[in-house]
Amino acid sequence: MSAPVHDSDPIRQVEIDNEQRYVDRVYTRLGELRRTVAEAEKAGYGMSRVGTHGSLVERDAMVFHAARRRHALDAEYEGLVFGRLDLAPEARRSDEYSSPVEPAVPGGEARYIGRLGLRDEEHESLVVDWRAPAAAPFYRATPTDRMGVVRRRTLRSSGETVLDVEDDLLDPAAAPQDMPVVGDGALLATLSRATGHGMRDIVATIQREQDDAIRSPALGVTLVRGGPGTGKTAVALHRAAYLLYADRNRFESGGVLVVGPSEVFVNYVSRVLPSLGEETVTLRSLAQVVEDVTATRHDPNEIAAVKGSLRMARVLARAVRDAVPGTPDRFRVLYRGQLLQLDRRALDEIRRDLLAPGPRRNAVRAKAAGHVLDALWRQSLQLLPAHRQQTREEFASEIASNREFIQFMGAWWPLLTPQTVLGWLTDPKRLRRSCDGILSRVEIDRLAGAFNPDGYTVADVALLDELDDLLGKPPVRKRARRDPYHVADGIRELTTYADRMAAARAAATERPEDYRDYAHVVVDEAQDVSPMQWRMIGRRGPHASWTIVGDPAQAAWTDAAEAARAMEAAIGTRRRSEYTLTTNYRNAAEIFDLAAAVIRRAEPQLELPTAVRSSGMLPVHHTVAPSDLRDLTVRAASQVLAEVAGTVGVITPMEMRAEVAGWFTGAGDERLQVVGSLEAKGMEYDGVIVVEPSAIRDEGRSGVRTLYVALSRATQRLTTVGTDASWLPPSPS
Ligand SMILES: Nc1ncnc2c1ncn2[C@@H]1O[C@H](COP(=O)(O)OP(=O)(O)OP(=O)(O)O)[C@@H](O)[C@H]1O
Repeated sequence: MSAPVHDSDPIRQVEIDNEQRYVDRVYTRLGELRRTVAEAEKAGYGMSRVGTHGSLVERDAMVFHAARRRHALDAEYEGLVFGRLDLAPEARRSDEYSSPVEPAVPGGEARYIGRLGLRDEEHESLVVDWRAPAAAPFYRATPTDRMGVVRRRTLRSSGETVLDVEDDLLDPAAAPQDMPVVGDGALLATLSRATGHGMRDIVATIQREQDDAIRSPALGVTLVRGGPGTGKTAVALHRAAYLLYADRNRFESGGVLVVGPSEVFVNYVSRVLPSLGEETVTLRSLAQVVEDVTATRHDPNEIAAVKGSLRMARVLARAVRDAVPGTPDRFRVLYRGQLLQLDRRALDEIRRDLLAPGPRRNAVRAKAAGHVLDALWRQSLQLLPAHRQQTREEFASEIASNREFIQFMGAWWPLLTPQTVLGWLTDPKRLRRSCDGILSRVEIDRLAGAFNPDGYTVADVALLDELDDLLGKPPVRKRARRDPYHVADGIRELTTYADRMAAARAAATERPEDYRDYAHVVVDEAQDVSPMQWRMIGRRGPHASWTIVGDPAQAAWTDAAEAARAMEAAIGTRRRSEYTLTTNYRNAAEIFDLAAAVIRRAEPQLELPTAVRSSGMLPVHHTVAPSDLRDLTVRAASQVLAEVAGTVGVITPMEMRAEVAGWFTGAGDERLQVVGSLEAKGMEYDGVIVVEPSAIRDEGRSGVRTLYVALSRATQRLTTVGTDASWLPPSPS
């Protein structure tokens, strides 16, 4: 945590002290409100003793609202108040958001902005929630479109202590002579701070083009594009928080799902929403979208390309129609002295007929039994004399309870899991049967041996989800709904506040297992979502509104047209709003210049963002003999660790990740992380060492884009270590 600013600048110190007094007042009020809400919660529980149905419903509502409010007040609000606007007199329309302090502009208004809205006992506005329309000028005002803002002030705090203030003077003509203006603006001050293990929220310094996307209409589809470091992920997460504020009923009860590229990434961003007071968002990596499936491995690029292709949907639909391996190839039963039997051809025909309209195999199990009974009954009519024949119903009820029939049905038409059917594709003959005419011979050969039921890959997850859909669900028994305030059998009353709060929150966000109807779906790094993954994500939001953020120039997916078709199918024809972010806030210009030169050489037509700050430190390159690669990488990493205060990433070709991680075993610096090239998507480090850049460039057809991603992860220092320099663009002479 940075130290407070010392009073070498007396005006600044006076301003910090003034703001501290205001912030103290806000925290005192927060304490009072916490106590009031806790009282309300207690009173709500008291009502349960009355015991009528009506009072219990009222109690539930009261406890729920009180617990939620208390949760909002209890969240660890690092920097609860982070902004102040001083507005000109003409901008003042009502006192609704005016803070009870002396305005810096006579006749104008001071308005404080923070992570949640608070009013004092007189109902005057102490803090305006950053998401409220009244806070918008804090993000949207510029010197050319001032929105009445004379001075915008950003407060930097640690806990309840104000450390520093940074001002932007937007309207010098309207500022009184004696109005203090300190600092050079908050954005640059923020960007030069060290990177921690988790991503920071940007709530105090959201820029106007980002704010446009964050506050885009809640319904329909919001598409956000932008190059590396333009804040797409930050925008996606702040938008999730904004939507929950704008229409909490809809988005909290329906749920908001945020999908990111990898587990490393999900861990990296997982602190942002809680820091904004939002804990109800479901955050998943592409490998975690399907309940109960864990995938840790990545397929090699050429296999992932086949597994991710839309054609796999047809392959799997065919696989699901195939016979169960080892299934009985005939069925015989003795009925009234007559042998009835169905041979393989008859059984295959029944299976094909049943699955012809669509292979909902598990859903039509009962129907399959009915078809077998039909066929047997028709046979009985042909073989038995008229006086021994029965009606279809009589026949069916007799045979259906026959043990052999039950056993046969269990083997011939078992309940199938997606895992079982994917496992069938380990059999080369079956694989060929399912793929013939859909995939090329080369592609089929690639898939042979590429399915391993003992360990799924990230690409397999979407295939399992596809199979789940194709298999359909057998009818389920309904479970009785739990009383949300009931924690243990026989105990009606909850015991502790912690229980009550947890139960109330769970009640608001309770989702059935494998929930598939989110009200909003946010997809980050959308350029890397394969067509099959789009189908998987699309199933989670059939009625959802969407926010999709990505950068085509960073795409690892080679068939962009196919991925675009799959995305269109997932989001449907909902109304779209499109935004482009143009400023790179992450990389020092010296670092981004190199990344940009690498991608421009391959794709000169791309529009790239502009990096806003320069560090004066050029990237360093080492080209070494293979035998020196290890030593030099380790040395480069320790040098960069010594130079930066924050995290350091070592980015390797996917194939070398385990080996390179081994080089650092026992190195014991928690700031260092080794990631494969594909796992580096979306990540950020203060210092980066890219190992074997040429090998990353050669990782499949989109390798140069993956290298562009790797080279654009560092905020301050970039070092490359490789055994050849062919990737390095010629330096401009
Ligand atoms: N308005 C802002 N104020 C302060 N920091 C910002 C702002 N916008 C972005 N940043 C910072 O810039 C960095 C990059 O942001 P982010 O990761 O969201 O970019 P991105 O567009 O998703 O990048 P990429 O496509 O390369 O993964 C982060 O550290 C983020 O906190």
